[in-house]
Amino acid sequence: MSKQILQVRNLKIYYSTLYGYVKAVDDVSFEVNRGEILGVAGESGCGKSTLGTGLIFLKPPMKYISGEALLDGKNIMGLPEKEMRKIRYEKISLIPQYAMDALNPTKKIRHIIRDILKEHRFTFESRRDIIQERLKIVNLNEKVIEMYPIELSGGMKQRLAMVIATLLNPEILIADEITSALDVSTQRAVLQMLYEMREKKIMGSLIFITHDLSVLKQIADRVLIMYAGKLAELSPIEDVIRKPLHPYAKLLLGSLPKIGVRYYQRKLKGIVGYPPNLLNIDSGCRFKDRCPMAFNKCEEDPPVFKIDSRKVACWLYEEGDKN
Ligand SMILES: Nc1ncnc2c1ncn2[C@@H]1O[C@H](COP(=O)(O)OP(=O)(O)OP(=O)(O)O)[C@@H](O)[C@H]1O
Repeated sequence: MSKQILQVRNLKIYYSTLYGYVKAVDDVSFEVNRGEILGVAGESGCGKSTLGTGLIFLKPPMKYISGEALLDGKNIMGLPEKEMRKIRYEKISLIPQYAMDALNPTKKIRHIIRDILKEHRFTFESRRDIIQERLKIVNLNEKVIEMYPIELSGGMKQRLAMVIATLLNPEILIADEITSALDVSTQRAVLQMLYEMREKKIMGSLIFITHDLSVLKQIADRVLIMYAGKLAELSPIEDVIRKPLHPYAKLLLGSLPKIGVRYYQRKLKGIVGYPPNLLNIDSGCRFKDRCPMAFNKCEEDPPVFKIDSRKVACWLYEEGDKN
C-alpha cells in the first residue's frame, strides 16, 4: 500500500467566463500522505477553494482542464458524475465553505442524512450508532436529528456539516475555511474535534483549507502555500514557521500578529500590492511584482525546486533539484 492516499499531478482547474479562462488552479502538484493533516493556505482568491472543491464537485463554470488526482492510485479527475457519486462521502468528502448555508433548510436533518446514506446503500438505522457517536464528538444533542437546519445556530450547523461529511469514514476529508467565521474559542473546539476524528480514524487524512496560518500551526503536519493559482511552497508546518523559503511565505508569516507585541504602538505589516488578475496573467513568476527579492530570472516561470522534504517555486532555490 502506497504511503500516499492522494497524488495530485499538474492539475489545472479554470473558470470559463465570457472574458476567457480564470486560471484558478494552474499546474499544481502535491501529495497527501495517509493519516496526514495537510493545510492549504494563501490570500483570498489564490485558488484554495477551487482546489478543494474541484477535487469533488466540478460545478460550472468550474472546468477541469488537465492533470490528474490519483486517489488510492485511481484518477478521479474527469470521472462521470455517476462514478463520482460512488466515491463522494465514502472515499473523499468535503465540508464546504459556508457549510452552514449548504444544508437544505426544508429537509429534516434525519432526511438529509438518510438520503446521503441511501445513495451509498446504507440505511439510517444501520448507521444510527455511528451517527450518535459522531454527534457526541461534535457536542450536538441527538435531538437535532429531528430538527430542520433553520432551527440550528450557525455553530451547530457547522458541526453538523462535520458529522455529515464524515458519515462514511472518508479516506480524505477536505475542510474549506470551516473555522473562519467562528470566534476563537469555538474555533479551538472545532479544531480539537477534527483532531479527535483523525485520531479515531473517522477520516484517514485531512486537507484543511484556511487563509489563517496561525490555525494551521495548531493542527497541520504540512502546509501547501498557494499564490495566484500556483504552489509557492510545500513544507512541514514547523519548517515554514521556523524558516519559510518562498518570499511570499516569509511575508505571509510576517503579517501574523506576534505574542507580546502591542499593535496600537506598532502597525501590523500586510503584504504590499495585490495578486495578479487570474484572467490575464503575465509570464514569469506571479509574485514578482510584489516580491522584495525579485531579480531578472523572475521574468521566467519558476519550476518547483525540491529541497530535502520541502518544495518551493522560486528561482532563489535553483540549486535544489527541479521536481
Ligand atoms: N464562479 C466563478 N467564476 C469566475 N471566477 C471565479 C469563480 N469562483 C472563483 N473565481 C475566481 O477564481 C480564483 C480563485 O478563487 P477561490 O475561491 O478558489 O480562491 P480562495 O483562495 O479560496 O479565496 P477565498 O479564501 O476568498 O475563498 C479567484 O480569482 C476568483 O475570483
